[in-house]
Amino acid sequence: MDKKILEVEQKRVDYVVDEIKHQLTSTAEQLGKALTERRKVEATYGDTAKVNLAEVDDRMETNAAIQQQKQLVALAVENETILTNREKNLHLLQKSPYFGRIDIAEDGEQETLYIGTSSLITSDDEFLVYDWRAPISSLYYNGTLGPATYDTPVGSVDVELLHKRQFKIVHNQIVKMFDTNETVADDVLQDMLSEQSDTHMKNIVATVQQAQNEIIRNTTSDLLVVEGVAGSGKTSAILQRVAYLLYHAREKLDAEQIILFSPNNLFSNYIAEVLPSLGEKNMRQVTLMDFLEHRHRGFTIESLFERFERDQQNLPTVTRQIRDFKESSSFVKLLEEYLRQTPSDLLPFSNLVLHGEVIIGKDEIKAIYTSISNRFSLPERFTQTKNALIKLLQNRTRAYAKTNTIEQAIENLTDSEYRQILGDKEGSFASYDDEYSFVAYRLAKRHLKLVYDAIYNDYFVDIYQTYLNFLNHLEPAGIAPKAFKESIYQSANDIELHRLRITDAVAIMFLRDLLTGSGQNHTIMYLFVDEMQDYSASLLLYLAHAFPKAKLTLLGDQSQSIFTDNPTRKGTTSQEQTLQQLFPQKRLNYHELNTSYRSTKTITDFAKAILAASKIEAYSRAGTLPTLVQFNDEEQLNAAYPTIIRRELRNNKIVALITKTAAEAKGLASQLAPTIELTLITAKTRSLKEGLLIMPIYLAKGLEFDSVIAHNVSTTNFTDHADEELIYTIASRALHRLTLTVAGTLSKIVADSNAEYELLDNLQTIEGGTSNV
Ligand SMILES: Nc1ncnc2c1ncn2[C@@H]1O[C@H](COP(=O)(O)OP(=O)(O)OP(=O)(O)O)[C@@H](O)[C@H]1O
Repeated sequence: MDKKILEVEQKRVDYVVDEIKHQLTSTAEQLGKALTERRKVEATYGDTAKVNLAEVDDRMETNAAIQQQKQLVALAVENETILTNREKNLHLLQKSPYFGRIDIAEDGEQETLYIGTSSLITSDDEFLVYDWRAPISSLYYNGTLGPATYDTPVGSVDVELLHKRQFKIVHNQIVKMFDTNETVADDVLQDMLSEQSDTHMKNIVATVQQAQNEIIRNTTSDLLVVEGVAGSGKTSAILQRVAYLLYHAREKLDAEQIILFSPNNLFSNYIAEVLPSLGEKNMRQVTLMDFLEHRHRGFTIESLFERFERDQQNLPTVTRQIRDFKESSSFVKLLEEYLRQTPSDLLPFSNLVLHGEVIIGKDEIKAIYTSISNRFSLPERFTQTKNALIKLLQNRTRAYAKTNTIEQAIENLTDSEYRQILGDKEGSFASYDDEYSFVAYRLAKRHLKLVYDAIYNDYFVDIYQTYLNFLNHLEPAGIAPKAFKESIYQSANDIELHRLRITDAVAIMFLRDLLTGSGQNHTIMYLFVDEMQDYSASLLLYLAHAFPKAKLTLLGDQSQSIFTDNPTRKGTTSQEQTLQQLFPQKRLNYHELNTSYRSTKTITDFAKAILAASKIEAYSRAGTLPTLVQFNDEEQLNAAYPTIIRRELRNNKIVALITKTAAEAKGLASQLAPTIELTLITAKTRSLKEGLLIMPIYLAKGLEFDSVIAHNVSTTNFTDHADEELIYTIASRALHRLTLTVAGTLSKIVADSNAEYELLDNLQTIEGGTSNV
């Protein structure tokens, strides 16, 4: 690059940095003033509220004053929020004011624009930096030089893209600068990808690729599906997408209205800094387990990890068949049909009981339910029953208030307990009898509180028994009746012990919602599911039902389906067709991302050779060949681990030793702990650390490490077809280095593939070797 051009650009950086400093100082001053102002208003607000409230006139006047003060406080807070956000954005810009420049010609006029993480505007309305999400900034990501178009709220605009330049600015100095015709210059991307990994994910704002950009900027479809190979930037793209959506619907959309279903808490923590680094608040995040447990209070739900580990022990074909059936969309249809047609005598009503005494009997409840016309929908009938039950209980409460039990209870009250029940009603009764009746009713209600709660919580129908009744009435084709009956017995037993498998938990939630009309959240506007390959059809349908207003973004990689044989890849229909059939009402937009950016080319090529079916394509980043270290038995392998690990730790910040199961990880950790500092990652781990991490593969989902050591890729450990995906997933967690260890014979999955690797069969080679990242 011409030295002179570099000087000119550096001068501009200096100028922009000065402006940022200047704006930071004035924002800090304004913020200080705003804070003092708010405190003043709040102090007066407090004084106003203390005014004598006894007289009606005074009270009205005080109320008006309070309302006025409240508005003032709200205004002051709003002003402060705007200033705080501005300050936050200025701080972000201060680190690196921009990363791109485009020169365009529009209607014969030429303009130069600089693109950064947020806008910077001078007091004279000069745009020194454009936010990357501004409509015009899309030219930076999309257009190659020549005629180009960008969309604005009032239509598309045609321009001529004359020039595109990219910067890497660190501490206000341009360290790299490229002119390019490509979407994003190779050199900048290479540079980013060669960096060492971190305990937190970074944003990709400066180097978003065209295919990713389409996902980020899509605002029209209500079902956006991204099928992307390992490391193709799915997670990165959705986080950028959240930032984009928040920017474009600033007035209407809040981060609280966006929810992401993430694979585990470790992953939630790993991605937690991306949105703040883009100047945005984090969206809500929930793991599937937390969501299910929240909706089945008092039950333990078997996690996907536990299910995986159980399947490893034993998964008979018929068990898989039954699970597939119960997780299919046709199962959900059967459930809906059953509920629509079920006569009331098939609904298992429950007695409402208090300390062993039946307060409202199940026959009575059934009579109420039956008396309501079946022209009403199921939830309407249910709500009417509920209302009738509350009325009935109120009558019972009144009757109960007149019993000796309550009379006795009142006599036993201390003076202060009595007055506490009266509360602010004290002194307002016309007679003592009125006061007494009031206290008696309150006490009776308190005694019956558990029954009220039971009605509010819909416990008068046994949902779990309804589910078992439903299962019992089914005769699924192709499944041996005896095996199906046994599975029902298993579900009943689980329910008895207050534990549920995911399959049953999802079906029961559906059943409860359809019956009671509850369970829907209308505030969520966008729902993201990462690792959708682990979600069954019935679960996806349930999420769409539970968040009816939400637009869905589903991301996944069929090749990483560690837990399930996802229904979307069964049969001959494509995943796109299957999802459209699952959600016929939704406008689907389907994207494939096949370039993997995470790993070096040698590692990605290795992963591709292991899983021939994957469409993964390597991004051309150079690196060393994966290494295979083979030993006769586990004893030898374990003895060699400290040497193998130290070699990797020499040049890599984070080294992950990845096993197939949790038990293996735990065993290795306890064995290596005396010799090497390490962190064992379990389902409970919330954050990553640098150094050596040991974990089972299902906890490494979505994460990446500088160096990965795949533990014992032997014939006994990795045998069948599903294990190909495991090796693929383990390998694709590595950024720069991949080592495979083997005790005994190498798995056929690797041996019979044309994967390229370097074989090291003696420890001295390892000790002598250097890791050349
Ligand atoms: N456009 C890009 N510019 C820079 N880095 C990128 C880009 N796209 C992806 N990456 C990097 O590639 C790595 C993988 O990205 P990400 O984790 O988003 O992929 P993924 O598809 O979700 O992967 P997986 O399914 O394997 O978990 C990350 O380090 C990310 O920063």
